Amino acid sequence: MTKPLQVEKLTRYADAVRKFASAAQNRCFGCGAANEHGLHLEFYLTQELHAVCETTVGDFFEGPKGFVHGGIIATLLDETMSKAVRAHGLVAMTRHMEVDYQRPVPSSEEIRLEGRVTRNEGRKHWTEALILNGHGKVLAHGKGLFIEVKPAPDPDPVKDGPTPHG
Ligand SMILES: CCCCCCCCCCCCCCCC(=O)SCCNC(=O)CCNC(=O)[C@H](O)C(C)(C)COP(=O)(O)OP(=O)(O)OC[C@H]1O[C@@H](n2cnc3c(N)ncnc32)[C@H](O)[C@@H]1OP(=O)(O)O
Repeated sequence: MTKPLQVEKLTRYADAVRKFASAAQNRCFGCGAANEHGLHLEFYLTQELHAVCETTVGDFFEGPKGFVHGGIIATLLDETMSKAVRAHGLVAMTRHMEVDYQRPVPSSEEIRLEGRVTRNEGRKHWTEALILNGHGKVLAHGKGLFIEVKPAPDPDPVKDGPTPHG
């Protein structure tokens, strides 16, 4: 996937996208509201079940001065691909992923994450994700293989949300 998804800025697409559900006690480093040290990514789903997030990563997560650390870039892509998988009602974990670091990702500037499932075969689900800057330029591209797993029984699925992860 080298071309960004054809979705306008979320603020102009309020009716076309819905927010991704997340349990209040979710401690995921990427998307958990209950993790004070996390990235607090908030995802939306398009009608095509693509995952989209607009966010700004603070300088706390820098590698090179002014730019996001490469490990955090991989985290952003992984999180985006996992949300695209979840959007299809699947509970799956990352088995394999690769990252193409095309341009440095600036910290303290708005970026956009986009992810989607590209192929399915039994328990295996292939995905890809992009990080784009405010001008729509692709900065990083990830590909992933997610494998469906059976999650631990949820003590209260209504109260605790869709999965232990969110
Ligand atoms: C039980 C645990 C409960 C956990 C309850 C948590 C639930 C809530 C989940 C929410 C998740 C959010 C996700 C965020 C994203 C992360 O950050 S997830 C964290 C990072 N990922 C991990 O820690 C995963 C660690 N890996 C594992 O636990 C195991 O490898 C997995 C993923 C469960 C898969 O294990 P497995 O079921 O033994 O799978 P395995 O049979 O080896 O492979 C399955 C198939 O894939 C193929 N395959 C494997 N590798 C490759 C490859 N590189 N290329 C092509 N094919 C491959 C195999 O050949 C096999 O094919 P088939 O023979 O079925 O045709």
